[in-house]
Amino acid sequence: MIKVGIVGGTGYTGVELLRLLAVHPQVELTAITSRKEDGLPVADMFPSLRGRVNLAFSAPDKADLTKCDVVFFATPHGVAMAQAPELLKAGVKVIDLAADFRIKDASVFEKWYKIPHTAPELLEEAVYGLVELNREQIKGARLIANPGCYPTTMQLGYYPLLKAGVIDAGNLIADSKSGVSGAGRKAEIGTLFSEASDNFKAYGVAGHRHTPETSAQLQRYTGQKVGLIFTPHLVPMIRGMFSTLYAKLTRDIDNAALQALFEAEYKDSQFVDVMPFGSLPETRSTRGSNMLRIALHRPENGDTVVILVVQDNLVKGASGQAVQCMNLMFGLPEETGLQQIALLP
Ligand SMILES: NC(=O)C1=CN([C@@H]2O[C@H](COP(=O)(O)OP(=O)(O)OC[C@H]3O[C@@H](n4cnc5c(N)ncnc54)[C@H](OP(=O)(O)O)[C@@H]3O)[C@@H](O)[C@H]2O)C=CC1
Ligand SMILES: CC(=O)N[C@@H](CCC(=O)OP(=O)(O)O)C(=O)O
Repeated sequence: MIKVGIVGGTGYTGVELLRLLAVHPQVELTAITSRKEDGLPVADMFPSLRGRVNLAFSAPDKADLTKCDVVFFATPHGVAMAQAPELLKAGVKVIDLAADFRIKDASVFEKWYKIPHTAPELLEEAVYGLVELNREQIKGARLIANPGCYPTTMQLGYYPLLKAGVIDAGNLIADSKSGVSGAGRKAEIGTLFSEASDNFKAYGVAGHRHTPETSAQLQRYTGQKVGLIFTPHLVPMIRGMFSTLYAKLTRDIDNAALQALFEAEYKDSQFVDVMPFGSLPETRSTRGSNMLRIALHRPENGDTVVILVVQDNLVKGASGQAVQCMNLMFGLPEETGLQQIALLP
């Protein structure tokens, strides 16, 4: 059994990890931290876990995380970088759901996240945890930088077209929407019911930190200089993410050939569903599941391709993706514990 620790067990990605790992056949939950809820049984805070998780939260300084085989950090940016060096030294693998190790250049990280990077020596070793594009490296990793939720949709949506060299890499436009759980469980005015419900707004239009993460990764995989305009929106639902991606075709290619690029790329990736050309995916077809669905469109058969991508931000966009990485790091089938079908209605 893999002994698992979770730092940040009271947040949305933390409780999502608990939901997935409580029924994972190869996992023994060993430590779950909270600064505020030290000693509180986990199931008292989350009754959905009654009878499944018998641990209590412990304060981060009291939890002996070195007895774990792997520790997930479901914490704000900056927490994992402070603790990862010691854990790695003790032989514990680390999966960070925040952005501490996603951007290879510490100065770029510091510019966007506005905190100093305290473990830049680990940036080169850290493996970006987007399984579908990085599977082999993840298998041998000690330290995983789990991708951001929006970047997961943008990278998986654009990659097959960039790899084939059929779109203008310098002019990508991504119009994305996230459910409110994407902002986390902490109290903030913008996510109050009376602010976020019956309302719809863009944010981060002048620049969002997921733009450099996405561009850098796509450049890394394809060697092409990527120019990306990304506009996120907050949509009044709890879970779910919808990215509408636009790209200009630079070659004469028919729709069947476009579709074939995606089908070939993801044929061995069971958590990416390439829907029939022209399909209209809905976020609820992924709710609670680790599935990401993609559908291609070509308005009036012109030179613009539109890629629709949906996922659950808390599952494939965060905790499910992290468990997918853990499975590979411990030699398990990628899908172990991740077979949930989306909840309808
Ligand atoms: N929500 C989403 O859809 C996604 C989130 N992410 C990333 O995952 C991470 C977690 O997000 P989310 O679960 O939404 O966040 P939440 O705000 O819901 O939870 C944060 C958790 O971290 C704990 N925490 C906060 N500060 C510290 C600290 N200094 N030391 C130790 N623990 C701390 C909190 O618990 P306590 O205060 O009790 O200690 C809480 O359990 C973030 O980095 C986020 O960017 C990535 C992709 C998608
Ligand atoms: C709706 C909402 O607010 N979403 C968050 C992104 C989600 C996320 O957690 O991404 P990181 O791990 O990179 O922080 C935001 O735009 O800041």
